[in-house]
Amino acid sequence: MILEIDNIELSFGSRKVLYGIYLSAQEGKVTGILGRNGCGKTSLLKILFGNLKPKYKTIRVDGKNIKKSLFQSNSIAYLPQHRLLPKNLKVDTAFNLFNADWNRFIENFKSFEIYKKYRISQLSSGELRVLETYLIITKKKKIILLDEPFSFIAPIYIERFKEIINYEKKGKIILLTDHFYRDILEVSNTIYLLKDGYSKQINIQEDLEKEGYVLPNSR
Ligand SMILES: Nc1ncnc2c1ncn2[C@@H]1O[C@H](COP(=O)(O)OP(=O)(O)OP(=O)(O)O)[C@@H](O)[C@H]1O
Repeated sequence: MILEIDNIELSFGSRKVLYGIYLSAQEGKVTGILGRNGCGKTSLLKILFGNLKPKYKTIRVDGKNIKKSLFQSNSIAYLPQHRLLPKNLKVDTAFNLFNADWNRFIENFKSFEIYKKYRISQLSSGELRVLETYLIITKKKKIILLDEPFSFIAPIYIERFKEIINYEKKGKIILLTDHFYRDILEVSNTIYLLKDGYSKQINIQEDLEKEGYVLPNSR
């Protein structure tokens, strides 16, 4: 399965945010999206999911134009940049709702064992991010969108998530964005940089330096 998005025109008021976008994401692969603050990464993921309507867009799955929002097709899961789960929900109920395996989660995140009966509001922001990211990555959906999964979480958990992503990508299209660009470079098979409304495929870190996304010699 191949997911493609292009011909996007997204404006807020008189300001055009996205207009020269082409992105192709393949099943079994991880596609990373990088870019400075405000370049439109979250907007692009929302357009793909279907909860932000640009003036124009073309989304294709295996070359076929998709008219309905992808979320209506029930084949997509989306981790938003901000809170996903309601505050009053209990952690074990969240696992039931998402059909997620608590024991498998604990094998990866042992210290979370004590939180099974907690409410979402009782978790730290980083703990909540770990939980939400896990629930979305492991969903049995063809397309997984992750908006800043590594923000707020400890380096050891980022490493764990990179392993989980590598395992979960089989049979799935995973698209993710984050400012932890080294982690994105490491976990992604294909990288796009968003800049000035355009997307550009990046092959090596030097390209990020040429585009002014990172300083030279930041390796
Ligand atoms: N509802 C809105 N109304 C007006 N402007 C908006 C709205 N949503 C987003 N924008 C603007 O669109 C631009 C892109 O926003 P977006 O959230 O997609 O950026 P981003 O690349 O995800 O940024 P960050 O890395 O800081 O999260 C920003 O400049 C933002 O101010």
